[in-house]
Amino acid sequence: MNSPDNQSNKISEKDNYQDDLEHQGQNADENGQFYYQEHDISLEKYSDLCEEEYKKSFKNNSESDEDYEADFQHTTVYHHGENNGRHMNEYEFLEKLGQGSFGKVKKVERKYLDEDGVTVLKSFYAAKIFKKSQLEYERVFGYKSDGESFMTNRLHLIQEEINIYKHLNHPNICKLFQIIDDETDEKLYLILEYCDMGQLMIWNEDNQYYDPNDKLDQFLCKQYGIQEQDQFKRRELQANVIFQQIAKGIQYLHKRNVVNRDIKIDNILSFLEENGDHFKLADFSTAKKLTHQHQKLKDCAGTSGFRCPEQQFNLEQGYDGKACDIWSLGISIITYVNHKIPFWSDSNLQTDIAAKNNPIQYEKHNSDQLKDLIESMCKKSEADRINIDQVLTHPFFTGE
Ligand SMILES: Nc1ncnc2c1ncn2[C@@H]1O[C@H](COP(=O)(O)OP(=O)(O)OP(=O)(O)O)[C@@H](O)[C@H]1O
Repeated sequence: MNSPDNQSNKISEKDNYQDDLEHQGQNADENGQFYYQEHDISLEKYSDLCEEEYKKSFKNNSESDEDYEADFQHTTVYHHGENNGRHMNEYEFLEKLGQGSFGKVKKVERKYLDEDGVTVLKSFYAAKIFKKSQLEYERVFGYKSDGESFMTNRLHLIQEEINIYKHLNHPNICKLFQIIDDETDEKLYLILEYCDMGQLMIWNEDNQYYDPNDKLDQFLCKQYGIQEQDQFKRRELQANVIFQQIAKGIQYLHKRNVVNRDIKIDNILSFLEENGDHFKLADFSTAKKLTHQHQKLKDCAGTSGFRCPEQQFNLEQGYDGKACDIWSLGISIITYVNHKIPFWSDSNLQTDIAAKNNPIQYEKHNSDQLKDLIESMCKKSEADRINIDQVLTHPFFTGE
């Protein structure tokens, strides 16, 4: 997401205008002139296309369910003109939520018919949209489980990501509900759980700090009864709530031998609802399913500032993906509390070198419990780091 070494997440008017054109079903003819491609299809028709399968995915929502699989639609994608033309099947495209390196994310409203066949129900989702031709064109290295590299294209890697992501089903993981891939449509759509409060904190390019998300912080204090007046202690109490939830999501992944490899502040999204959990890990573009418990990974992944030293400097021998998630979670926690990344330099390389060689600099207000947690998660040697179960039973979280 809009992390320090990723693209800016700012959305220009122009972007939104171009997005609108794209979603109005406009295509360019050989003279570069736009023409409309409208389809007169009723709401019933769209709902019928996937209602049954879609509902299955909603029912299949429990944490213990091992068999979850997001709905895969190969059916025809219909762009249609109703309401300014921003519809695709039963979805209406609303505002742009963000821009990733390979695709954009838009809020969508899904309208569908209830079981009575009359009542129209509505709900919001986030749609991640990829341009297939562009991704197919981009040549990249893929890595087999033994570390051997092979030439492939970006689309293939995204399909691998989807193969892992579509089975993940946990309250602290932003859920993938549906994949829409029509051979005749130039785009691939991932329909995700919509996290209405967005990112945990917002990266400030000017001062290179993270700005707090004030609305979220107020909600947190109210919802979890945090009344601490001292702002530094309050921040740690908030971190306790957020990262306990995120650690549970990671525990779920690690139990299934899935590693994320890009855990950072920007990839934690929030969800303001009265009941249930409020924090979710998003973005599985670098996730890997390990073939066995101790498999070593050999490709470079992650974001400078949050990634562990071996993810950058020990690729030949390979690294432990679970231990690298623990490091990045530790860095995310201390970054949340102090608003700044502990290892930070002018270039990605210098930042990675600092992570390898330097101790973490704490602020004087950081508690001993917090420092102890971070030190045990961010040991320079991966073998010395605590695992995710030990993170969750650390006194910082249990309060013992
Ligand atoms: N499910 C969601 N609900 C609400 N907002 C979202 C959701 N998913 C993504 N976003 C917003 O869209 C932005 C871009 O997300 P995306 O995952 O594409 O970016 P990214 O992490 O930079 O991708 P990549 O790492 O592949 O470049 C995020 O920063 C976030 O603000």
